Amino acid sequence: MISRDTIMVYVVSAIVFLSIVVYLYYRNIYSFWRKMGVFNIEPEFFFGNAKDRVLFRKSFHEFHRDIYFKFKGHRYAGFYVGRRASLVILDPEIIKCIMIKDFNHFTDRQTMRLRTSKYITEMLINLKGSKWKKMRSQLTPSFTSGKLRTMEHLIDICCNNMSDFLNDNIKSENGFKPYELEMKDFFGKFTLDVIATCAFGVESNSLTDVTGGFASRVSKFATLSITKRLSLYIIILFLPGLARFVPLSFFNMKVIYFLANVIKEAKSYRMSTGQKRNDFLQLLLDSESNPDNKNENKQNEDSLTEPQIVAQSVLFLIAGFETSSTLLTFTCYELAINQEIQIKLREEICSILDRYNGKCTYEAMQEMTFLDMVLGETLRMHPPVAQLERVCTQDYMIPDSNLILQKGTAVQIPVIGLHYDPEYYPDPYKFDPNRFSAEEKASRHHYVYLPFGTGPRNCIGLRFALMSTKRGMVHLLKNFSIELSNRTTVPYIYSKHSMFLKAQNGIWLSFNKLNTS
Ligand code: HEM
Repeated sequence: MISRDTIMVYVVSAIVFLSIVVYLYYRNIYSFWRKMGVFNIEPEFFFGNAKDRVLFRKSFHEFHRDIYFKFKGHRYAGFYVGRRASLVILDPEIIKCIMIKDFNHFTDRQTMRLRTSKYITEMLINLKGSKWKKMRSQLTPSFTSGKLRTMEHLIDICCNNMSDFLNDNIKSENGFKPYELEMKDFFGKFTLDVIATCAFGVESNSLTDVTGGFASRVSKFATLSITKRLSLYIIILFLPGLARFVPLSFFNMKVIYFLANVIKEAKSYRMSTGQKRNDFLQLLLDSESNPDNKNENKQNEDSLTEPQIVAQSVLFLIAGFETSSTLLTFTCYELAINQEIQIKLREEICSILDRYNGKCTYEAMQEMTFLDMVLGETLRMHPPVAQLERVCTQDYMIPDSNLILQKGTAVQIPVIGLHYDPEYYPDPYKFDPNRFSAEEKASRHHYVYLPFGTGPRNCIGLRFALMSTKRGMVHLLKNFSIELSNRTTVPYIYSKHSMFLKAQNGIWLSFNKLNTS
């Protein structure tokens, strides 16, 4: 019979032994960049360099901006998130090589190999190598200016609904009264309507729909229970190897299956009635229309399967919803603070619309160069995506250095840091659309402005996002003035709990009817 004391000795020895093993393991991992001769900040046990973020002490955006300035002065620097090592690239010339010139060494992003549905794994954003290349070239024709122009009228319906909603709420017995609302919620609904109509063929009016329709079901696509959230967090940070065995997803799968059904129903309706619609869904369905494609295994080389179509439509919602509504939110925020810029922008919009008989045609929109500048500056100061990622897919020597990156190493492009670097943007906290005049843009390094990423794997929805945002802004500015309200916090406080760019207490602004007499 083993005595209690002996058991205690075994247990304590085992704990000490395990602690030493874990300690040596982490010490070895955290010596990676030092051994490579790469500058890095001393990592902390378990957390690497990400303690402030993991413990929610800083927002995602502030965290990445601060890291950039700790590395400033180096062309690249080593970084650890938990156990994962990545190289942060600061030199715009190296960024250009990685994202464009030597893109064939960096075709992929780092994705978790979670055990999840095809609707997630088949999304363009998650594909790698030749599978990504094929899907990207199949989808690219849907995003040409010509194809997008056919969707303008669908977006205008959403813009009119938005104006009607504001008009109804601004009206009062004695004329008009300012209407105060939270921008992220407001523009989230508008953006959802735009994506619903263009990617799912669903005409929704989320601003007036309070009955639990499409919008309210779908807006919960990223809502996860605390247990699921925590499990994902632990796996990502400490046990990434476990990911492929655990049936977990970053998304609320109930919403994803609901969306898959919406698409299946729209498809069968269109097939039974022969009805076609000018939207993304039609473009995707057309590439499936060969009858041979019904059998997934016999499909034509260039056609899409049903899970692939669902995956891309859902991806357009996931990739477009948060980003586009954030851009609209912060554009209005900056215009409310900078009234003189708002007035100048409205003058541009109204004078151009006058020449086009009040019609928001494609050509009219092309002429609104100051609007482009305002959106450009908003995306500089408030980029929805704070950093870009690539994985080295073939060993690569960093230009003008002796550093060889091995296959599998992650690289990060610090978008938010570059956007706030006074070397490229003097007085970076000042909202100044003139930075985006043709001359200013030409005088700056091209790769220090990356709100949509760059190179062959940049944002495929860039044109669509700008087209819908610009049309939304034109409808708003020609009818309403945008003002700060009692509830606006300037400067806003970044939310520490969101992965996305969010203000802690929301962005509250007031809309008022313009005096057009
Ligand atoms: C203001 C709005 C938007 C911003 C700021 C934005 C930004 C970005 C960024 C930074 C990336 C990564 C690019 C890179 O790694 O180089 C990206 C990728 C992507 N975006 Fe957007 N996006 C926006 C709207 C949209 C919309 C409306 C859609 C769809 C209709 C969309 C679809 C995608 C897709 C599918 C990818 C992955 C591309 C690939 O892996 O090949 N985005 N976006």
